[in-house]
Amino acid sequence: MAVFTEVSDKEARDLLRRVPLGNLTELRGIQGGIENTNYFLTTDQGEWVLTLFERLTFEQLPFYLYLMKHLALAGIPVPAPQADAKSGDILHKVCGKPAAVVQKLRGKSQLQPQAVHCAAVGDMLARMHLAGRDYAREQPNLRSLPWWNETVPVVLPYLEQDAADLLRSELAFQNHVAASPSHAALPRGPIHADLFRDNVMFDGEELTGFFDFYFAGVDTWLFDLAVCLNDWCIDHASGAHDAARAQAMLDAYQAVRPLEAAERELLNPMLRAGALRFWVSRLWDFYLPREAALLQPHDPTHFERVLRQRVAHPLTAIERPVALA
Ligand SMILES: Nc1ncnc2c1ncn2[C@@H]1O[C@H](COP(=O)(O)OP(=O)(O)O)[C@@H](O)[C@H]1O
Ligand SMILES: N[C@@H](CCOP(=O)(O)O)C(=O)O
Repeated sequence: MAVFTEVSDKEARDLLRRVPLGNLTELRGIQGGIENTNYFLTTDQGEWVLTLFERLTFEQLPFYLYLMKHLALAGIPVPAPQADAKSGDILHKVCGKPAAVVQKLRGKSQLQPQAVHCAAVGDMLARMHLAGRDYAREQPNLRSLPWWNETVPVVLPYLEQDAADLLRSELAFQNHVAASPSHAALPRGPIHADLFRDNVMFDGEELTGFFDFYFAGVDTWLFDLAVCLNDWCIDHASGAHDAARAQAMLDAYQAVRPLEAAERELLNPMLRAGALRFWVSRLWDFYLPREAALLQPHDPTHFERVLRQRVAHPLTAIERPVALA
């Protein structure tokens, strides 16, 4: 359970005086998640999620919270942040930390997705990308190439030789890709950047919401799609891609927004970039952990396996423009 900061009932009641969502009936720390402190906050009027941000600052947070509000207003199922009744602010302070209260989504995470779930994610991801086009705030993806370049040297000393070699060579490859004209041509906008199985809710086959936008940033849409393919459309034990699920996600995405030529060209390098990004962050969390009540760092070797699979088995069969085939 990732509760880095303990919130008392009194602190929750103080918050509910500013953000009037009813009288507190229960405050429960949430199991799962590794970045922030999360509580289910139940009142006599409904259920909410209270998040205290452990890494993100008061300056960075408006980008994420207003993006969620923007997407929710555009009809994308994203939990809307709730406002202070007096000031209208959606960014609050709890226990001295930046905090937000958002709607609790119905349903649960689909941890063993079938093609139908992957298609629903692909469809909604493309809609979300299009809905983000007129979002005015700017913030880069803080876990992109500059962060990999900074963090890889920090984690390299902990690795065995063959893993260290792979990490170094993949980083060099990604620097090369990022400098290419094709990369410069990729369409960009606000992306979720961490849309794993545990950050989407389903009620049966109905997608009820995307949440946990706190790695979002302006980056290439293709990177967002690659992150999803690497999590939703693989066999988790081996890291190998699952052709049927990948095709379902790509088809559904392209039915809303067909990939451009540069995106089809860079799909495989971007799948590798998506694997590298999470390998590096998991290594960082694993070897340089923060204090938490009961923190379970994710397994870094999973993304080492995914990366090896991506390097060895490019997705040539689904690089074609599926919607035009
Ligand atoms: N808006 C929400 N609606 C319902 N459940 C949520 C919501 N936000 C978070 N949760 C629950 O809290 C858990 C941890 O949240 P998450 O945002 O993934 O944490 P972290 O930011 O630490 O990774 C999720 O797996 C989910 O069960
Ligand atoms: N999804 C990332 C880590 C971020 O955790 P989340 O609970 O916010 O998704 C990973 O799997 O490494």
